[in-house]
Amino acid sequence: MPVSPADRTVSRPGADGPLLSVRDVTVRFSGITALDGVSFDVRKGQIAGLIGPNGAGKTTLFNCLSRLYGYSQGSIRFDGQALEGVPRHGIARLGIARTFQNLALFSTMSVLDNIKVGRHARTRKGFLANALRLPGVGAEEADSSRRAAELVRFLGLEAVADRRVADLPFGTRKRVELGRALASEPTLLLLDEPAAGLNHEEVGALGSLIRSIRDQFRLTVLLVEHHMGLVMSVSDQVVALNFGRKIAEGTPQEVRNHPDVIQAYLGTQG
Ligand SMILES: Nc1ncnc2c1ncn2[C@@H]1O[C@H](COP(=O)(O)OP(=O)(O)OP(=O)(O)O)[C@@H](O)[C@H]1O
Repeated sequence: MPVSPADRTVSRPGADGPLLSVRDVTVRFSGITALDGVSFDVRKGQIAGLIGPNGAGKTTLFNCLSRLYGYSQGSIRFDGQALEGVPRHGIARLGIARTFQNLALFSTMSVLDNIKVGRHARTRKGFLANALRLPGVGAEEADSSRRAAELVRFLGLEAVADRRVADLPFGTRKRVELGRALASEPTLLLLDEPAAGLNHEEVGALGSLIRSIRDQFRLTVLLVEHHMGLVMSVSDQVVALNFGRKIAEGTPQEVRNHPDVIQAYLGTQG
């Protein structure tokens, strides 16, 4: 059975503009400028890759997008709305979901229950109403279970749906985390090093999975990735950072051949 994509409202304030617009964002930590006037756009439906050597500022940018970090300068607009006014807990409901480098799962819970946790951003009744079984909870719970089961099938996790996450291999856990993020029905999916810790075969499958997620769920993807083969093959657009500054932006081909990008990566070797 196909996964039902989230209902997408056609007419929104930012309908004709980029989905994500990062403008002149600067983040400083006592003495370190982690991001220095970074600007770029991501259009709806694109897969955008964010690359750069260690310490370039990629995770800091992701943390700004998830409102984990504030910024001393600049602005970020998501679908036409300024993120600065959105509290951290409002990000998922707005339509932004992310995965983490070190996985953010409940290891003693089952695969299915972890994915259902991601539904909370889309349920109206909330955790307390669910716990107390208040009226209306049953229908919402049934819908959450159905959608979680669809995601389990989409991600090929049927055989382990009832297993504890802690007992599963790392690559499988990463797919569970993807399911948790997708369960909140995002319009923007932030993937933080999705290839890290995966074997060669798993990385190959991941590229096709990211594309099919974009197509099936009609969403936009921004991924931070060190695995150049993956990021260059899957991305429509690549942004390169170094020492907190944007040094290149364009198609994978353009960025791969940019002298500042070549220099940034050569400078990190040996
Ligand atoms: N919470 C923090 N406190 C102080 N400095 C920080 C903090 N977070 C990041 N930094 C610094 O900001 C700079 C950018 O770090 P960031 O983690 O964003 O880089 P990155 O591109 O994600 O690197 P990596 O690829 O190694 O994950 C680094 O110099 C880092 O040490």
